[in-house]
Parts: sequence; C-alpha cells; structure tokens
Amino acid sequence: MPTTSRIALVRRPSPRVAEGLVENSERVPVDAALALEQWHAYVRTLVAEGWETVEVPASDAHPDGVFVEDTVVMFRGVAVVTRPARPSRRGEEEATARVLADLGCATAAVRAPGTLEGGDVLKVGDTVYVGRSARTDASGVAQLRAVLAPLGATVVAVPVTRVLHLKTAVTALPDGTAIGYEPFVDEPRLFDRFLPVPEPHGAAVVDLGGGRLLLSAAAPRTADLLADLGWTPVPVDIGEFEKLEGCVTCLSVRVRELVAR
Ligand SMILES: NC(=O)NCCC[C@H](N)C(=O)O
Repeated sequence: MPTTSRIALVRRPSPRVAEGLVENSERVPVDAALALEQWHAYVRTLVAEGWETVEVPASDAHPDGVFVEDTVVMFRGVAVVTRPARPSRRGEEEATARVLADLGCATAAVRAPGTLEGGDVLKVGDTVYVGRSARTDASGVAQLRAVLAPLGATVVAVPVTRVLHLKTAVTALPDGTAIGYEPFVDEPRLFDRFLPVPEPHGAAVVDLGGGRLLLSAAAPRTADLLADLGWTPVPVDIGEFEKLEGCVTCLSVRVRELVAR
C-alpha cells in the first residue's frame, strides 16, 4: 500500500550555474552567488511549509543540475527516470535515480533515442498531461504512456511550441483547474478547466498542501488573483533561475507517495 509522504528532492546549484541553457529568451548574466542564496531560501521555504527536503548529490559538471524536476516523473510512488534532450544535461538523472531507489521507489526509465524532461509533465489527478516540446519527443511521450497507463493514468499529449516546457506555461491548482499564461499556451482547450493568469511567471505554482501555493515573487498580480480565489500564495524570489528559463516547479521533485517495501 502506498503511504503519503512530504519529501521534496532538491539539488544544490553547480558553481557553473550561469552557463545553464537558454534557448527561448535573451541570455541575461546570472549571479551564481545570488542563485545559491535564492536556492537556500527556496529550500528553507519548503521546510517551513512542512516538507522534508532530500538533497540529490550536487554535480558541479552539470550547469542545469539544479533543475532537478526534469530528471524524473513521479506517479503513485513509481519513479520514471527521464532522458534529458540536451547533451549538457545527460547524466543528471543518474543521481536522482539512485536517491529514489534508496527511498524504496520502483523505477522505470526512458530509453534512447527517446527524450523526456519532467518539466513537460503535469499531473492532475489521474490525468497526466505531457508536453510534446523541443525537449520531449514522440518516443518520450509514448514511453511515458506505456509505463503510466497500467498504473491508472490517462496520458494526454499537449503540443508545446512557444516555451521551453509545458509547465513553463501551464500548471494546476489543487482543485484541478489548470492555470496558465495564455500567450504561452498552444492549446488551452485541451484542459478541462483553464484559468488564465496575468503574468508569465504566474503560470507555475507548486501545491504545498493545505491550499498553499508556492509561486514566483515576480508574479504579484497572480498572487492577488489566487488569494482572491481562496488560496494562500507563498512567494519566493527565484529571479536568477528565471533568467535560465526555470520556474518554481523545476527546483524540486515532490514525492507524495511511497510504496512500503
Ligand atoms: N522544469 C523546468 O522548468 N526546467 C527548467 C530548465 C532550465 C534549463 N536552463 C534548461 O534549459 O534545461
């Protein structure tokens, strides 16, 4: 039987974080020391919100390693270890896989030549939306479907052409409503309920539990909108990671279920 858990995997930024990939926006210089400070504050926020953080051992050789979400997809206590698309990100997934195996998770893996990144995977109940993006190809989508369908998921593929990952543009509220910044969303009609938010950085929220939502400090109008709808926004400043096209979801992997061994 799965038991509920409130573990969040995180990964300390590499000293080379400023060399991280930027493919969909202008490159802006990143301050590695400030990025590290912001990462510590992000981790402190998770802990203050009642999450136990587990660090994936840092990899100095991977500038984008801090974006740990991209290396695995969790569903019902099963870890689907991804296969990042870009050569500079290959291998990031190995340490994540080891940590999850140590936590007792069954693991599956996306096989070459397919690619899949966790930032493209949005879970809403039993529905798993997966972005078919520059980073996740048709084989990655099909492999995810093959692993998750037997576990009870309906895997819905979503075209993503305007941003890096699906979750750059769309995430979900705890009641299952998809929220997104419409100019970034190819097909809002694919979601059962879709609420547009007023700011690009407001598209990404992390459900912390108890109606509390982690979101970027760069989205104050979205925070007001969500508060007005009865949620409690918890803002964090992740400005240095946003310069690298990261968002609040990508800095952690929430493990909500563990299967007892
Ligand atoms: N899940 C995410 O939002 N990941 C962000 C990854 C950013 C990184 N610079 C990349 O381009 O791969």
